[in-house]
Amino acid sequence: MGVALVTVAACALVDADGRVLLAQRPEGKPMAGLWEFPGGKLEAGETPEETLIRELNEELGITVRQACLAPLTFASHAYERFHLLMPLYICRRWEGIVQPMEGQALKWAEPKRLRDYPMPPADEPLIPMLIDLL
Ligand SMILES: Nc1nc2c([nH]c(=O)n2[C@H]2C[C@H](O)[C@@H](COP(=O)(O)OP(=O)(O)OP(=O)(O)O)O2)c(=O)[nH]1
Repeated sequence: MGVALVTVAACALVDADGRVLLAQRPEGKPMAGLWEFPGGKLEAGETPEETLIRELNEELGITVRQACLAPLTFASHAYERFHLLMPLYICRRWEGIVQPMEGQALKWAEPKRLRDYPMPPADEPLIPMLIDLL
């Protein structure tokens, strides 16, 4: 019994002005239009850090070193079809320019403005933590 546990690694990229990068989920996917932290599902055999390094390169065109990924907090949320366990890392240093490699909308959001962006329900408890930290 029980539901599948899905592990998703996500990252709060923080720029020099303390703003956080959000990416809009594209049309056609579950929760389309909501704003999320870049990242994605772990593939077989991957560590969360490996997943993030891969996803940040695929989605944003940047190169992130493992040493620049610091664990911040996590989300644990019961969606109807699965239980999401999502470690959230913070990263302030990367190589390259952030670009929407998959055509997704991107926004650098001031922490105090994070609530203006509708996010998946799993993310909501993370917002106060980011506001406190940044
Ligand atoms: N990347 C990311 N995913 C999140 C966040 N919050 C949240 O609930 N999720 C969920 C949405 C998805 O169910 C899952 C991430 O999966 P994904 O983006 O790799 O895959 P997907 O559902 O878009 O589509 P697919 O690859 O299964 O086709 O985690 C977040 O802040 N960032």
